[in-house]
Amino acid sequence: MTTIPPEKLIDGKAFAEGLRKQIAAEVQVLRDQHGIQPGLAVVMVGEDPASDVYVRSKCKQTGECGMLSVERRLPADTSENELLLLVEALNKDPAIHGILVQLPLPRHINADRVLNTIVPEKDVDGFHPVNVGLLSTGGQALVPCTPLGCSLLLKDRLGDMSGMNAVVIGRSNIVGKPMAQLLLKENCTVTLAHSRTRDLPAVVKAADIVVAAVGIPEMVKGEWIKDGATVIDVGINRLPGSAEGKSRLVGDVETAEAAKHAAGITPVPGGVGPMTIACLLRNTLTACKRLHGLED
Ligand SMILES: Nc1nc(=O)c2c([nH]1)NC[C@@H]1CN(c3ccc(C(=O)N[C@@H](CCC(=O)O)C(=O)O)cc3)C=[N+]21
Repeated sequence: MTTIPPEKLIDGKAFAEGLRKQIAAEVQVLRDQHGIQPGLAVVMVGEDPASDVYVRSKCKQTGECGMLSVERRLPADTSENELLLLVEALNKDPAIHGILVQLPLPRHINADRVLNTIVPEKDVDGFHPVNVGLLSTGGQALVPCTPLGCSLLLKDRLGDMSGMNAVVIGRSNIVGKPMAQLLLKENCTVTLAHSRTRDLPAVVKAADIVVAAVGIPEMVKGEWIKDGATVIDVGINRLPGSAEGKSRLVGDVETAEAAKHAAGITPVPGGVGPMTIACLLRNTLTACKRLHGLED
């Protein structure tokens, strides 16, 4: 646990809880008025202890929201073809409205080919090129869960973001690029920084909004943060802890130091992580409504 003064804490865990309650209420309405139950399928290939925790918590929360949760675990030596056949079966399955294939996949499987096989309407991760394109042109996309969660936290905290300087650090397809698109949609002036950016401290110092998604523990220094800025820390880095072997989680930002300058900042854990899962449920609900021709 880090030391963020309560008035500066952007509590993703609490916000996600509220979001899940709202989703559960909407799921109830769908069931009562239309006899529809949203269904999410999570596909996991091979064993990975960290992914394991994540998948279990996803499945639990899906059930708690009143959705159908289907978990498909395949052995690590599953062929690409077998996985593609499973995805195609889920594409056709009327009880399934969202399909998530857990990343990373084993090296012998072409992840792009698998993700491109998911029908865009069920692509609750928002990774399919059709959804990527729709997001950038302003259409009805399914938006990647982590950036969507960050955007909801920012809107809740800041309201209108028009004209604000936002810097996103990290240019991944999963977080950085879609995050930049969402901030642009909110009328921010967006800088997408990365490992080749010159004088990152100066770029960050000019920003009203900082979203850190680099995957390097505490890479963003507290003293870089402009006074009054809002900081969203996407990093979830597991560090080997003390001699007792207890690991600890840290973000991509030096949280305690940054909190001295920031007006608001997310903690790790309890910040963006829980929002990612809540947004996955939200995307599943959205996909279900659209597949049934109901209004969003
Ligand atoms: N297709 C795909 N989509 C994903 O969205 C995806 C994925 N693959 N592969 C793995 C990563 C990782 N990820 C996390 C989400 C939430 C927490 C989370 O809720 N973390 C808690 C802490 C949990 C703990 O204590 O370990 C928190 O930040 O408070 C963690 C990790 C989604 N991923």
